[in-house]
Amino acid sequence: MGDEVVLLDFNLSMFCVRVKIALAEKGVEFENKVEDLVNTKSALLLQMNPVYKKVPVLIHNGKPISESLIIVEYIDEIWKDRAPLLPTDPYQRAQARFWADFVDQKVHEVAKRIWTGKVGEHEAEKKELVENLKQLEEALGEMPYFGGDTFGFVDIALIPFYKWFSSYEKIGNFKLDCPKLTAWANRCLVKESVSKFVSDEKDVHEFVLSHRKRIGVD
Ligand SMILES: N[C@@H](CCC(=O)N[C@@H](CS)C(=O)NCC(=O)O)C(=O)O
Repeated sequence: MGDEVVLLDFNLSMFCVRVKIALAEKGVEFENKVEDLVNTKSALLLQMNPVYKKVPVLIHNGKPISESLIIVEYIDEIWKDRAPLLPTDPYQRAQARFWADFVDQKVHEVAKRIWTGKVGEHEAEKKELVENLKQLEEALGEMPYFGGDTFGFVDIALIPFYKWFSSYEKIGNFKLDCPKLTAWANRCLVKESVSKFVSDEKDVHEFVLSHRKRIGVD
């Protein structure tokens, strides 16, 4: 019997995009159930992720897995015969997990304070975000991908956020000057698994503006 793979999804969620890219890299077909996060969460989401009540949730043969990076690791372990995402060497694996966590703590968390914050505030966060992207450029070094010669775990963790960079710039009224990351992103975007699922910058910005109205900062 084949695997039953269901994704509780929200199109503009960078965390959901990670999971879709990982599944595409592995060539795994899945059923997409799109959640209406703005209005009401489905009973299925509340049942499958009762702790955080967030997407993405991967439901594999009826069993739920939550948290995007944990899901991507799970996908890598289950479909381990193709397109490896994490390195096999324990030290390299630890490094990959370190940088993926850095993306969550030091890119997502810092950027979110900017794009959900009042215009003109968060000067410290803007400086920090620029610094943090520089750190990522240093980690990338001269490699084509964070995974080295092949696209992997850290690439999957970061690439969905790239499509949000221009919104961070517009809301924060500052510039993210990161030529190495731009070149890296362009390499990633050539891949069908990536281009098929990353969000459109215009849609992201529309969402950002409507979210800001909803939470009352604009
Ligand atoms: N750390 C989580 C973050 C997931 C997350 O924040 N999901 C958002 C969509 S981008 C969500 O479901 N939000 C609904 C809510 O917060 O109630 C992951 O990596 O999966």
